[in-house]
Amino acid sequence: MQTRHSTHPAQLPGFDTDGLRQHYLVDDFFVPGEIRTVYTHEDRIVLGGATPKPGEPLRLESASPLRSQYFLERRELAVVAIRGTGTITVDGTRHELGTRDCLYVGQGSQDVEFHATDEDTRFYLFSTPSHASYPTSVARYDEVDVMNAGDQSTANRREIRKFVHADGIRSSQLVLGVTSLAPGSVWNTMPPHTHDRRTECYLYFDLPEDHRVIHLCGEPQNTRNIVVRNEEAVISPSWSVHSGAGTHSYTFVWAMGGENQAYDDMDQVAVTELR
Ligand SMILES: O=C(O)C(=O)C[C@H](O)C(=O)CO
Ligand SMILES: [Zn+2]
Repeated sequence: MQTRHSTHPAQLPGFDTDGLRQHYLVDDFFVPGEIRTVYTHEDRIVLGGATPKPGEPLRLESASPLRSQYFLERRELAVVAIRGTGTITVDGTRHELGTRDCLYVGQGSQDVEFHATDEDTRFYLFSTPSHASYPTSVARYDEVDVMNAGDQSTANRREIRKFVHADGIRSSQLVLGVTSLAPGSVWNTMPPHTHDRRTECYLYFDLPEDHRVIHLCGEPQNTRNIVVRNEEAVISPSWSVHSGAGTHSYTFVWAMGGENQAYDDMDQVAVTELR
């Protein structure tokens, strides 16, 4: 488990390209046969990738930054199958996940194992501290409500699906969903926002290998950008905008941890205020 420390908003504009990437970009966490995780001190979120090979399940183990006997002793977890399909067993109960489905695993679950059905199955993991146990449950991509946003004329037509939130799968603090851009649309979250009470991470996927997303970060009046490839994530501290334009349409998992779970508790930023 890699550790990332928190940064002050005044530091971000001073980072060069490598500095921005070291602090905020999470790459290469999908490695066949491995579970790779990153612990960020921003709201103590753990994000990661589990890439089991068919017939060789992977078990989620605790790690020294957690100082716990098992991973979910004081945490909750959401898992999204971003490629392929598979099964996750939680304390012996099997949960089948189709592509883009989400499994929420409640605090106190001791034994979590990832099984791949396909050669290229990839599970994205997002975990926050939790001091209450909520039931483990699955949300199906095709069954949750769809929020339509944006317009083709501004190249930001997209579908927002909320999986773990106040009116969906209940959790202690974790909030998570998936947003999918319509063909020909490239902008997410524009106009952008911050939310002072939550850290958010975006994991971009379904982006062709020869395309990139230019992800905007930093305080609204002092932005920088990070060039992101398929299946890479960006950590956005509470003071940072998190928005991006792709050279192609794409899908992303957005996930948050922090003070509240109110999706609309956002500080909106007008396009004209950005610098
Ligand atoms: O495309 C969007 O707009 C989003 O998906 C926004 C995220 O849901 C978000 O940033 C929630 O805070
Ligand atoms: Zn947000």
